[in-house]
Amino acid sequence: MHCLCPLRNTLCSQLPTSTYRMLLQAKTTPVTVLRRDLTAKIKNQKLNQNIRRVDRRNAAYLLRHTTWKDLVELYEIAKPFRKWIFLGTSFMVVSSGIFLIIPRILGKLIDQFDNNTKRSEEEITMRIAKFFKDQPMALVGLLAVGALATAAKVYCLQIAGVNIVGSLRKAVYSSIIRQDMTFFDKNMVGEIGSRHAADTVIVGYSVSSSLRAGVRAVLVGVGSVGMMLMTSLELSTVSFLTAPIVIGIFKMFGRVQQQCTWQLQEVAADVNQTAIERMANMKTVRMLSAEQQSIDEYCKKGELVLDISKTEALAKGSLIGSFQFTGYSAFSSILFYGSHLINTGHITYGELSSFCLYAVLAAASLSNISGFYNEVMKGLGASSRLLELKNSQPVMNLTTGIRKTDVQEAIRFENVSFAYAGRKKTLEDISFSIPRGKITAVIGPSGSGKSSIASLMLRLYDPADGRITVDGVDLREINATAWRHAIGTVGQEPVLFTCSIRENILMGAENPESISQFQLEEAAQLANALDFIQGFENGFETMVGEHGCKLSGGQKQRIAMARALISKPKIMILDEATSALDATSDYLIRMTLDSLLKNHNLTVLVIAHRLATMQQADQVVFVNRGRIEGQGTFDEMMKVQNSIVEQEARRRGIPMNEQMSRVNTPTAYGTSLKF
Ligand SMILES: Nc1ncnc2c1ncn2[C@@H]1O[C@H](COP(=O)(O)OP(=O)(O)OP(=O)(O)O)[C@@H](O)[C@H]1O
Repeated sequence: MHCLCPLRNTLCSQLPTSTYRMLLQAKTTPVTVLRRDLTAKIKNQKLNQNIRRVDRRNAAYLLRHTTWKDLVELYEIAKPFRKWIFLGTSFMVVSSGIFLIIPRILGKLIDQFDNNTKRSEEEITMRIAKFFKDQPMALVGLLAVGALATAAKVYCLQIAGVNIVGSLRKAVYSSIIRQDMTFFDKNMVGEIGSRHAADTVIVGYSVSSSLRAGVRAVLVGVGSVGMMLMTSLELSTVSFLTAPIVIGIFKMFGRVQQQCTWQLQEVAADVNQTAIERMANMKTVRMLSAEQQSIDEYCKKGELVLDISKTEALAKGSLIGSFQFTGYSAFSSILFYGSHLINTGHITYGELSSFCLYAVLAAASLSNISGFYNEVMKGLGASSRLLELKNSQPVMNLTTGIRKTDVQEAIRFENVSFAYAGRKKTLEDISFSIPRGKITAVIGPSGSGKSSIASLMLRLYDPADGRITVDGVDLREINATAWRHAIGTVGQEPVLFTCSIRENILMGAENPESISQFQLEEAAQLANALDFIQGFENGFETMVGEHGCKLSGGQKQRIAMARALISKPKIMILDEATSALDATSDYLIRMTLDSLLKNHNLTVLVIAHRLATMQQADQVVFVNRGRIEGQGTFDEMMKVQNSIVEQEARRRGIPMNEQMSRVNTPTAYGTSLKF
């Protein structure tokens, strides 16, 4: 206990007054109190309240501890690069061996120059020392070989590390991209992205640098301890007396530091998510004048990072300080006791010098091992999360099933019910058909479930009850990838990717390489986009900016339409696809669709808000609160007294006859029905 007093005083001076008082009054050991205090600090309420965590009940992407299975899996990922690992380890053995033998030889060299020392010429190291005494350049050569082996080791292990992390990153990204939509509903995309990026960097660092330094530290540590024992048993005993203290200190502060690291990873991911989201939606932030609010939110979370970092820094500082204190105490004892052993003739000057060098090597290795342990723990934690993502199996298999790329009769919703994860039912027992070669318009108030019907038809989700069939075949048995390729889709808010117009349009093609310039221009022409694309200086190579921010809403929608048409789909889903277009462009696209319908037997599901769209449709399905409340032709729907269509038209004071006569002219397409 006495030996801990200086340590206690040093540490107490760095702690908050309350903790200091606790330590002074404590009946328990200061070590226990300090650990309890630090652990409580990082678990405090503020932290838990402020981190926007992944919803643990629903999330598929959880923080968990590493298992043996993870280690085996990491080994499997590393296996293809075992050649590099083997080479690197071999170079490491060579370099560590050389640098381990050097202190012994140097010690013996000292004894070679000391005329008072009795020399045993039989000993191999003495003979080597004699050789180096005669050939000093050979010693330089040996050191150069050691340095070359170190360089080769770093190179090989670095290459292995980069490859392993690259494979892991690819596997995880492929898995994320293949997840069901439910996965993305449950998890925050920004957080997954940030974790994916941060975790791979941590694993990369662990695998390349930490593992290399750690293995070397273990090799050198074990080697130096062995050499210390060989050099002097008495001095070794004195040195090893400090071992329990070092282990105790490491256990105490190391654990706190590790907990802080975990917490920091969580908070940092959350801070990143907030920053990325705000920066990606800068226009909205400006419009809402939410700059200060965004900065405040960011700073509040940043403070949390600071809080935890302070605790981590305290633990780290205490760890290093304590190591330094014990290290210097042990070293002084070695020198004192060593001098005594020289005086009594038990060891030589050379042996004391070698022993001191080995003790320094052993201490440095111990310190590296502790760092290595922390880094590897961090890396394992990060890799377990990545492996969880990698192994997360989507319920929906994208590539198996019957290949269906067209409809012969009809797509049928048969008593379909559906709910998003954690929500009440969005659709309840709906049944209707979408006949081949016809336009089916789905109408209804906002939030009634229209887009959800489109999502189910695309098989982004599967129904909870009932089924959707294509010519009698359950959609669950159909190859999802082929089916989606057969459908041209233009969503409510067309999403463009940060690349050129050409790349955006080709994104819709099954085999982009096979698409000619003529086909590209044809699709753009059909979508009424060719003129404005050719008007740009770089034509199809024009970069659209992040999420298409360099284009107008209507231009984005027309490119999205060209993307939907590039594969000449037999089925189309238009979710208010023309809402951002002016009346003329809207009219032209409708005419295009009309001609496509006539010439190619297109089967269309359109989510309609405009009277013109409904009038163009062969049948109109009215959805309200997730149920179908009416279906028929447009005329039939208009005839139904008090139907939503009729009510709305009346509310706007639009005379029925006039409206019906105008709907097929460009000007009429500006008229929209908002529910
Ligand atoms: N990914 C989702 N996760 C959870 N709930 C969702 C999700 N998408 C939609 N919802 C909910 O499902 C309901 C139906 O939404 P949907 O988008 O199908 O309505 P909509 O009729 O297309 O509305 P609008 O006309 O406003 O686009 C809404 O209550 C909505 O909040």
